Amino acid sequence: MTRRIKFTKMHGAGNDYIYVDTTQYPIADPEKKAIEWSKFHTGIGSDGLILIGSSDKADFSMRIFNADGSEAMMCGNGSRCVGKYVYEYGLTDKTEITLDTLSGIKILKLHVEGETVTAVTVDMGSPLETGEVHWKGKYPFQSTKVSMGNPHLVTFVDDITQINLPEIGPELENHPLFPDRTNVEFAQIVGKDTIRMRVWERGSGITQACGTGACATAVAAFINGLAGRKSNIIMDGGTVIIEWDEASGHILMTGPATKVFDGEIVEEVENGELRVEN
Ligand SMILES: N[C@H](CCC[C@H](N)C(=O)O)C(=O)O
Repeated sequence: MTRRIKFTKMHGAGNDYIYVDTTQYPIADPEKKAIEWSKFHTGIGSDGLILIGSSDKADFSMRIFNADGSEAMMCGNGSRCVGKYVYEYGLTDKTEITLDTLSGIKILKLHVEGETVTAVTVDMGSPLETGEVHWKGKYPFQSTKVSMGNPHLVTFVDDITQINLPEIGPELENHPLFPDRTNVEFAQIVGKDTIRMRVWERGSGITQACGTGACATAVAAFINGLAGRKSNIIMDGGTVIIEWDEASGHILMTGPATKVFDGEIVEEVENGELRVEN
């Protein structure tokens, strides 16, 4: 017997996920599916899987699973794409929606042109700066730990092109200092309130962008006196604008959300073999 699951591939500044509306296509084993479907040669190919669902506390819910199957508390780029999805697929006509996540309820403001959501501003809530890490010679830099619901380690360097991210990324992601592992950002100040950032994501490796990582980078820059409360974070796949609102203490993230294609997974239930028909 086969089961058809419709999905939509979307990305926020190049950070791409597979989106499934679980009110129509429930997913019983998301950890396993995230691993299987995220693979580039035998699956769909993505940074992970995002499940859109209902909630009794908000307009919608979001769960995010990294490419290694681990579930994260929050996904900044993913939340913007969820906002785009629910509006453009007719699940809501509201341009301000609430999203229930493991990191609390987030408020999304959709920027609409005609029928298209071109960008989304997400109130990411308050960051939690969880201390400095002085690597004492092991590495020639110090880092700032920032939680956006999920953990981030932000390190400012003079020349980001000198950072061997494929080597140092997994080392820091899995360092014993971080019992839940961590996302790893390296950043360089390239202008007034303008920061170039690259990321090694917990559970996904190098991605084109990281929304919560951009928030963490902006927070760390402000705390370290390297930028103001509003900064542009330039990542491999695109730029997001981060503002740390003084009055509320909340972080506002504004950035793009892009649909790539709709697809359908035909899952052979008996032998679990995946056939993808786009
Ligand atoms: N890898 C992250 C989850 C995805 C976050 C990122 N893609 C974003 O846009 O915030 C973690 O395990 O905490």
